[in-house]
Amino acid sequence: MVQSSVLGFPRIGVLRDLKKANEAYWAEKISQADLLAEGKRLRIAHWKIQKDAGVDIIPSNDFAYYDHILDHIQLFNAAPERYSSQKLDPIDEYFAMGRGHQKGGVDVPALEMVKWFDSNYHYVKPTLQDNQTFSLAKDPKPVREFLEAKEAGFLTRPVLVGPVSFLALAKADRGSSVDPITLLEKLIPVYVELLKALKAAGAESVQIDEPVLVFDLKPEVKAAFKPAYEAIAALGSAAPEVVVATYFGDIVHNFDVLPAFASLKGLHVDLVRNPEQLEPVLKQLGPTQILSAGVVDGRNIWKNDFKKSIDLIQTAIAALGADRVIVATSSSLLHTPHTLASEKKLPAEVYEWFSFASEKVKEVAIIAKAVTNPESVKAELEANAATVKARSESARTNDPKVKERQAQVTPEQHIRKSTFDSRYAQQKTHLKLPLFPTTTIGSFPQTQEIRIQRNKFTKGEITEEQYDAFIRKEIDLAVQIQDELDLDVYVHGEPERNDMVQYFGERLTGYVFTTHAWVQSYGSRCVRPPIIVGDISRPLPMTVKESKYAASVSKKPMKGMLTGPVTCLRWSFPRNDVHQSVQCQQLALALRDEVIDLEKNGIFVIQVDEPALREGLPLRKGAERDAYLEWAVDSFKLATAGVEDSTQIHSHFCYSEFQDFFHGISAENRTYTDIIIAIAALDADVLSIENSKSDAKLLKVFIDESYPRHIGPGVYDIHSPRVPAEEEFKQRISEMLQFLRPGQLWINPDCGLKTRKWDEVKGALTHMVNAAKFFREQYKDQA
Ligand code: MET
Ligand SMILES: [Zn+2]
Repeated sequence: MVQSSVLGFPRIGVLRDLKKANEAYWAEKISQADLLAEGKRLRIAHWKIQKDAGVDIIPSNDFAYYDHILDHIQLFNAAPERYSSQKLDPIDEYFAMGRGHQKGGVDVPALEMVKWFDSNYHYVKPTLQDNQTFSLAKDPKPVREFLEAKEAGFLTRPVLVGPVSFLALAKADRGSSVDPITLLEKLIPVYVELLKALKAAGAESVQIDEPVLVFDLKPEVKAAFKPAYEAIAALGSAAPEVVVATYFGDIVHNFDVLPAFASLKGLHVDLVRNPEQLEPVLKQLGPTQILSAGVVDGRNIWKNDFKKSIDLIQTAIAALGADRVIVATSSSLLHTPHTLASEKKLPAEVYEWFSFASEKVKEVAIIAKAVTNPESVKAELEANAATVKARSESARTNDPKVKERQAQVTPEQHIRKSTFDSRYAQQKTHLKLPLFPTTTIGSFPQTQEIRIQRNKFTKGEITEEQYDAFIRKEIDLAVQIQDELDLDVYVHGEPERNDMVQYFGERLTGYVFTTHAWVQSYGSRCVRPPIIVGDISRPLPMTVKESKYAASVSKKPMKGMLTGPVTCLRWSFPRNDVHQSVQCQQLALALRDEVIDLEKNGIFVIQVDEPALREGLPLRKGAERDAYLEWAVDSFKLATAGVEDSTQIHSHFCYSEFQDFFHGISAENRTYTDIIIAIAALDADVLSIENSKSDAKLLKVFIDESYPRHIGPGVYDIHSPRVPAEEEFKQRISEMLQFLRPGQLWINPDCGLKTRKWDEVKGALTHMVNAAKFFREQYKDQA
């Protein structure tokens, strides 16, 4: 019989319950026991949803309070000494690594957090030492949660991140130079001990994720699979059966690694992203190995096309037999919202097109039944075929006017009037900027009061005039605080924006919105991506009102703030019926009109944020990556190149997009050179990039690529409540000056400040501005 399986379930709960619990715990409003009880309640609820849906193989240890890689750091006792020496309670040490800790005389910044493959989820990067040791934590979490499930009546399959991926995704700590993969030998015994403990607890099988198999790996990493998995296989029946899971790409180029898994139970591959890998993968499996076929998309919200999935599963069954095939989600469902059932406001037509995590788990179960006994799910199959057909024929998806405008786009529309040097000369006179100009990235704290007023406005409890007046008051406050801080380029603070993508989506055609479809982005931070269902256009200006008002009350240049086309695309759930480049160009045209309107209304510094540009980069070098970079860069240029030379275009990138710490990836495949070349090609006058947790020497790539324009590498970690001292800012700036020219350096935080509190922001920015002034004085001859 064909079984069904889920690789992981979202953790946050129906109403972002986990976010609320975490934040209440951090604010000391609930006890540790309360937090742990809430975690348990969520885990049990999620197992039950899957069991009720008829899923055969249900995961455990997919839950994490903050991040699952961070869980593994603690599981292997691999916390850097600056955390472990604080003697914090384990859960507090855990959160200290995730978000920094500044309390009770302890002051440690967070570990670095970076994007998980090409997704908008962020993991905490294992940060390892030259003399790193590993051991199994007391009361290991995978065992504890397996037993918890068992006690509640669920026999689960624990999920572990594999040893090779753990190390390949790690980096050496500042001051260490170890290549993490060389630590494998020390790590293997910990997995051996853990697997034995899981077996002893009653686990029959485990899922070991080795997602790095979708990359082009450097030889040392490839070679690591053999010793790692031979040690695991040698455990025989002392360990649970092992299924190695890969996702977000194909693994065909790494087939030479597969012999390392020969004695394991089987392999999971992503057939949503790469259905064409099915045939070659089938040929690679050993005579008794199983295939876990990922046919239900863990990364998007579209209803599964059962017919397509069933065809793939039938092909696998024909080759292996029904007992050796498992119907699975393509990846963990972490990247999808909890349940469609919460959506009461979607148009009925499109509601039918979607499937969130709680519906996807039913889909895997239905597909498994469909290949075993189609009669038993006849009604479901018919209904599915009808919706798939209805969506493809819906008028909602197609706007001929948008298509017409796209057909008329010219190459000239992508190019600014003059080169950077001559533009900059005009901007300098126009904007009167000092050396080391200080600015922020756009948002200021989204206070409780802002949320309350927005809510009231959405519910119709206050009028538009009242809401606008409130927003103007918030802008006044932001301007006044920037006056006090003495920043050089102001922002209006984005109080009117619920979210940097949703806000724009709500002002464009082609989008629909959910009310509860939250997805975890990092830690307790969740996003609610809007959904692109049809062709996109801009009926009216989107940001002019607020920016114009802000400029009118400000004595310094006011930066207009837009979310770039690639980010609007990537942080929405995109259509799966039209190529992403087409959707992106539609967004670019809408933003182009907005940029020009801002300029017409007296905004002469315009920042177009593209934090998702790096995340969207196809994971392997080659034609797909080149094509992506071309259309992504073109979209940005199409959006921004319509302005005068004297208008300064900024762009912003966060989450360490530039520097590729992936020690596991072969040098030729490192992404930073590609991305730097692409960033240079954007032709933005000023870039701000997240950098506060990275080693400044990585900025050397800008020298290597002789980057001519201006850059503000972030000096303030906005993910952490910590307020860095002035000395710390000076230290960062002087490190940067080893790699960047004083005349090209801007001083700014890593990213927007919406998640911070005002007192933190004021404290940190005061120190930041003072540090900038210190260097301005030192370098005054070069002004
Ligand atoms: C994730 S990038 C965020 C940029 C945006 N302008 C902000 O300041 O919030
Ligand atoms: Zn950012």
